[in-house]
Amino acid sequence: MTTFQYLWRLIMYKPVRYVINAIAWTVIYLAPIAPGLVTKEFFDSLTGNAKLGYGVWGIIALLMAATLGRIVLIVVGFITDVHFRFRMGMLLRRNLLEHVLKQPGARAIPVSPGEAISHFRDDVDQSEEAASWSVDVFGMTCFAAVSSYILIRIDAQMTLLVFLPLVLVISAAQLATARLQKYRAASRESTAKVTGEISEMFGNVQAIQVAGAEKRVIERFRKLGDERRKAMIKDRLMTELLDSIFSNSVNLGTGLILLLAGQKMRAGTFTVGDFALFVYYLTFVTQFISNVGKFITYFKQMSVALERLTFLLQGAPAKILTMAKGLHLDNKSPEREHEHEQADPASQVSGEQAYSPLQRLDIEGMSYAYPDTGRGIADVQLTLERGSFTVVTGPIGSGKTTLVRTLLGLLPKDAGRIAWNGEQVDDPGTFFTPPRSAYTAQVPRLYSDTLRNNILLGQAEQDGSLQQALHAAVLEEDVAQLPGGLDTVIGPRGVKLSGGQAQRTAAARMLVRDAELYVFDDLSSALDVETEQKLWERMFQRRGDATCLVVSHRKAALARADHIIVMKDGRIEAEGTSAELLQRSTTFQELWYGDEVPAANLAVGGPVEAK
Ligand SMILES: Nc1ncnc2c1ncn2[C@@H]1O[C@H](COP(=O)(O)OP(=O)(O)OP(=O)(O)O)[C@@H](O)[C@H]1O
Repeated sequence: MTTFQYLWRLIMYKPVRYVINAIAWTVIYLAPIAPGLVTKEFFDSLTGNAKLGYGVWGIIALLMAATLGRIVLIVVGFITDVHFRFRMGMLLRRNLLEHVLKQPGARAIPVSPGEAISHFRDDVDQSEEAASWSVDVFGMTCFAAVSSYILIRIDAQMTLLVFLPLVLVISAAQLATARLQKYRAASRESTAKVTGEISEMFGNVQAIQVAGAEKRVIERFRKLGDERRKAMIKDRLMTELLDSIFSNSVNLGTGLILLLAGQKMRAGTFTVGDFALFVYYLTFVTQFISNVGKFITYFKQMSVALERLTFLLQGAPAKILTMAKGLHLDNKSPEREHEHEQADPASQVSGEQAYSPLQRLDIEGMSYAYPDTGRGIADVQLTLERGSFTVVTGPIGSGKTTLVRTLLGLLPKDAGRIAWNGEQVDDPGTFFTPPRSAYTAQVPRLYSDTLRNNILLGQAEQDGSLQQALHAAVLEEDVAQLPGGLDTVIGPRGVKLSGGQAQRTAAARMLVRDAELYVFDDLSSALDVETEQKLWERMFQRRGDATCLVVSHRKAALARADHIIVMKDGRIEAEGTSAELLQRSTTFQELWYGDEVPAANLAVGGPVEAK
């Protein structure tokens, strides 16, 4: 999409508002025509050249009326402009956010959250700016046309000298904008880096302190700040340079008019009123010239903004940004429209495919490679029967997390087929949600909010479901010890939870949602053996015939598994029960015996005898 198409599509989102805004601003820009003529009349009346006989007080009254009228028009103009701009910005942010939320969860944005925020804020503002200024250019061009007509009728030669600088300035600006665009891109890029760095620093305070890396981090931050300063200075300097070219060429024009007017007035072909009119209009012509230049600058900057916003779309067409969508600015929000659906769990299924209880889940030839490393998983075959407990294990980096994320649609599979009861799953990302499936990620994400809100995430609490989930996730004792119980605020702005507590909170979040398929990614990595034993025991008591897919290398989980998948280098290397794998898989043996948990702590039988 070209920048012009982008601008056009933004305008066409609310064409009526745009036209109203354009009319309002055209009238505002045309308004000085009248006081100009009145001023000319005033000075001509002083020298006895006046054609109309309003008298001085009549002329003063007209001037005041024109000024008041313009003030009212400007207020109206700002109201229409704000409404138009707001809707454009909202549409861009809305569409961008919708696209990001629809992306596979683990690859939603191609940059750090801080950088993404800078795209949402600055690039959208920049796009608004250019679209909004296009209205001014139209209004000012109308003023230029009408005023030139009036001035040419008075003196064509003088008029040419007023408008000549305009041509020069626009040509100069056109030549300089390529460079300006480059500087603008660099300054935006460096700002995004600084914002990204701030967000990463705030997110990793502990890691920085533990590594004693404060100085080095500050040094890096300073370096990024310096780079940003340099880029911003270049950008600013170029913008100001262009601005000064605009205004100085106009000053030159003013000087020429003064010289010429003096001669003509002596010759008697030019009245004092004509001179006043030329000087009066020149102020607005000055504005016109610099504003046209400004618009050209904004337009170029808009193309940088478009490029950066398109980058956030990760290959999706740029027209997604400007797709006409409702903004729900009235009181009836979409959530309220759907409120009544909350009662029926089947209607909460977000995937479009019909809901049917899981009997069998088949994964065939599933592959995914991370674009930047080329690593990931290849040709994974897996079947989960209803009520089964399957554990995916393997050395570090063997593809366990990638496997579950690709299955759940958090990463977009490159190849393969997923079938729920034999029926192909078209969009795993929307299909594998409660009540079909619930998931606990390896690194839990918690909000700065109460523990209760972190677990429920907006879901209504039903029939003690929260207490049951707390019990199953072995979290009830921790809750009792928190100062405000479930209403304790946790996260960066509240009580800091331990790694194990955070993991169990994430597990409770998953368990509070009834699901057919529970997926745990290395849930027990931060748990002590005793807590983990309890967790699996309770899980087994509670789950009924729910199906579990668990990533783990711990015996407590492996020993309970109906089926174990051993991953190595992104492929399934072996599979079977733990007893079978202990006989024939060296990778499994290494994992099993590498885990130095004393046998006494293992409450389950089975393959433990093999030790
Ligand atoms: N975001 C990413 N971008 C590029 N490569 C990645 C990314 N995440 C993982 N990888 C690579 O993909 C491979 C599989 O990683 P994955 O996280 O699935 O392994 P894992 O078995 O879950 O490891 P762990 O036991 O440490 O959790 C690894 O080689 C890893 O380096």
